[in-house]
Amino acid sequence: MSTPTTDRAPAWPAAELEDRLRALGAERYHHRHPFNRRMHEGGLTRAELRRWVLNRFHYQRHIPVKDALILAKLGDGALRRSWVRRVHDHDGAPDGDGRDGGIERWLRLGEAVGLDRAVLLSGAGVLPGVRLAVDGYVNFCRNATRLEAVASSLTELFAPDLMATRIAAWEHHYPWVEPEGLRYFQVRVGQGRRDSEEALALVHAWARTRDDQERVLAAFTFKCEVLWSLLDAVEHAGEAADG
Ligand SMILES: O=C(O)c1cc(C(=O)O)c2c(n1)C(=O)C(=O)c1cc(C(=O)O)[nH]c1-2
Repeated sequence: MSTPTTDRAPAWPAAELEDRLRALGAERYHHRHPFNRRMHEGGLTRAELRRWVLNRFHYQRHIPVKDALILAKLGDGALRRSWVRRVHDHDGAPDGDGRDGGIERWLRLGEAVGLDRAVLLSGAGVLPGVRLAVDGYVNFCRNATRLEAVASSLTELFAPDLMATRIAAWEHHYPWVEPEGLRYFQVRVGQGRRDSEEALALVHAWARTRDDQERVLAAFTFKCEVLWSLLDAVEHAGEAADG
């Protein structure tokens, strides 16, 4: 007796998977979170903006950690050579001292809003909900398949537009932030476009069945929830959290 195939839905065409990702993002990406909306409208206090920068640093410093975990899942030298670029983008070029990396630019963003880099580096003031959200993302990338781990980075399809909105909003509403602080976002717009295109091409190449494609959407949804939870924690912390 042959195995029935009719109970398995056929894979969507690549364009449909992409449409579904974009529809999910339009609904669930953190550009719609009330904290981000308030940020863009100019409604954040200085203390709230600082709280966001400090807590997002916890996310930033774990990005190269989760990318190293993904790297270990890639069985192919060419893929690893390409993916390792993400670690360097954040930690700096391997032959340098880190000053050209995104982590350093985020530390300068901290200084631009009045936060000492030693405070950011110490981890003091990171909210419990932010720790859990970031742990959730790192552990997801540790335990998931390479397809799911790479798919979870696809929120970056939406990050460049959000960062462009953020840059304009900060220049307009928060002129007290030293302009040098915006450098992280200015550099990241191009990196995010390149990284999300690369990840999308890998996802299309690896997601051959409908099951795979459903896992891609689930991984993407999970990552939207990580980003959403992080902002929930920042939004609801209250001024007592600001030290
Ligand atoms: O400021 C943002 O809204 C935002 C969002 C995201 C994202 O969508 O995951 C990332 C970043 N920034 C970012 O700076 C960054 O380096 C980054 C790496 C990744 C990832 O999942 O690999 N996402 C993001």
